[in-house]
Amino acid sequence: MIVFEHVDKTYANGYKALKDVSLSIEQGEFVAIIGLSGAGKSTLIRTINRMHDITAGKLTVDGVEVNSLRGKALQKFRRNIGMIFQSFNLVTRTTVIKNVLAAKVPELPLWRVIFGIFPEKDCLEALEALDKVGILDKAYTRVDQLSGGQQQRVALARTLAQNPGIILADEPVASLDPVTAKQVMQDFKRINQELKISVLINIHHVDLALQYADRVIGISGGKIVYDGSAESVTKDVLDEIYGGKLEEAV
Ligand SMILES: Nc1ncnc2c1ncn2[C@@H]1O[C@H](COP(=O)(O)OP(=O)(O)OP(=O)(O)O)[C@@H](O)[C@H]1O
Repeated sequence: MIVFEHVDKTYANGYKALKDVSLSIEQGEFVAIIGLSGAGKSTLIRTINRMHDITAGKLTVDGVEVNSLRGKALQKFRRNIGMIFQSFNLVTRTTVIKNVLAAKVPELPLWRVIFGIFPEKDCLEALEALDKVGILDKAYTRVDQLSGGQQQRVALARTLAQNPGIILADEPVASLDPVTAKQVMQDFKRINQELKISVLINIHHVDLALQYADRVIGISGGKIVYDGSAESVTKDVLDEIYGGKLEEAV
């Protein structure tokens, strides 16, 4: 369970990106975070794995206060949280399986990493993760020979190989065409439902957010202005989240 209690985030330049954020996310929820560019979506999800430190309030994950974590405890904590980026963050000049196995590196002795000799169990888990996202047949293909959608699935498989309890995804479908974006959203949904992994996605596509997420959190100017079910998102709610600018844009 992720709990924000009156959380603020002020960047070093004095900019207040999160203002008095309070919310809690149960294990296994699928949450879409929507809002204008600069609203604070990335900041919000990046505080959860402590890519950004909060500056006031309290943030706990499964009862652990995130800001109190240091060294090995922080590393271990982060192993439970997968992160997916818009740009996939893969090593494109090597194979899919090697990218997925990268998830296992923190647990391995240095000699295994240097020689690239992975335990059979890790190789099987990496192949299983690829199977879960439907690209097992690409295991030995170089990443730069894959489409954007396939690359995002490799990133998802790498995250799954980490056995996370939570997946944070920062604009995971922003650079994909509409058909591929839907397929990747379906992957997230399936993983969320079958493996009960909590999924938090920052997304600019309101239609996809409403179609795939169970819960929607709307942010405007660093404040939560909507937090409820996807079905209850009305035009008025969207006007509040987007300051009435959504209609102008379509
Ligand atoms: N390192 C930083 N230092 C100062 N200000 C920052 C920093 N990172 C982000 N900000 C500011 O904080 C605000 C929120 O940024 P954030 O990236 O969280 O927004 P976002 O909703 O994810 O936007 P986008 O949809 O464009 O990714 C923005 O005004 C941004 O300029």
